[in-house]
Amino acid sequence: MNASERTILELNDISMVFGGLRAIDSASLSLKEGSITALIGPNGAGKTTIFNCITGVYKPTSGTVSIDPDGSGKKEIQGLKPNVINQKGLARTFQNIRLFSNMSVLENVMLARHNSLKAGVFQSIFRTPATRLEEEKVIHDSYEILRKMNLHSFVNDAARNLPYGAQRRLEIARALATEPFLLLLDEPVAGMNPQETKELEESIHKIRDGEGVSILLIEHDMSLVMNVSEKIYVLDYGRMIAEGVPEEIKSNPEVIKAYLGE
Ligand SMILES: Nc1ncnc2c1ncn2[C@@H]1O[C@H](COP(=O)(O)OP(=O)(O)OP(=O)(O)O)[C@@H](O)[C@H]1O
Repeated sequence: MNASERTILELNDISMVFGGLRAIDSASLSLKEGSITALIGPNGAGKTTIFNCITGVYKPTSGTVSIDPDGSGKKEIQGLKPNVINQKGLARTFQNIRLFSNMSVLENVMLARHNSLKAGVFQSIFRTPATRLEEEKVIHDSYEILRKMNLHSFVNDAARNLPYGAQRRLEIARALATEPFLLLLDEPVAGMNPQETKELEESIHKIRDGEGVSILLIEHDMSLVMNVSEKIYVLDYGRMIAEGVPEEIKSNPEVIKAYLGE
């Protein structure tokens, strides 16, 4: 599936100030439906802060974050709580692995999936037939997600016993369990060996092509960025210094200077 022309996420002149530090300085960005986009830049450029502004960890000091998942019109989401933003269809992973390490792989995905459960407290306590049906569906859906992420052979293993690359894929599986229209991946291949990186590259394509989920990723591994991205944004000292297709970014003098001057 190729990217459509419809914009699903728009950052308009976002700034984020921490005390005296302007971590993000009037940055703008827009994502098309069905696209794979990368956000790159030297260490400390402000990439994770942008993710935090999109996903509700921070409320930007100024500027707007808007979404339009279904074409019904733009809605501003800046300042909403992370769980509310997740319910609106934005899911993310973090730089450091965040799993329930003593729980099984299946339980990790089921817990994330339960976020979208309709049953209330009453039904859960008294286990009505509707609750039981819903639980069966959660198990079924969780298996499906694990199969798609090539994790089905690990379902009953404790998350902590998985190889590193599989743990990172499990984090993505947990994010997918919330049925996002947009998945934000913060350095998904950091610390991976070449084989694990290759597998993750395949997963990224599968998620977009098979599930129709758009992807925004932060990544320092330039070969992955150039292989998967249709569009790249470059951040330096909180400012968006370039945007374009991989070929344009590779030969952009400002981008080369930002990296070499690091
Ligand atoms: N909560 C905070 N309080 C103060 N300063 C912060 C906070 N969060 C981030 N910063 C600062 O904002 C700047 C941007 O940090 P950020 O983590 O967004 O960069 P990054 O591009 O993701 O870096 P890296 O590639 O190293 O992960 C840095 O100078 C950082 O120290």
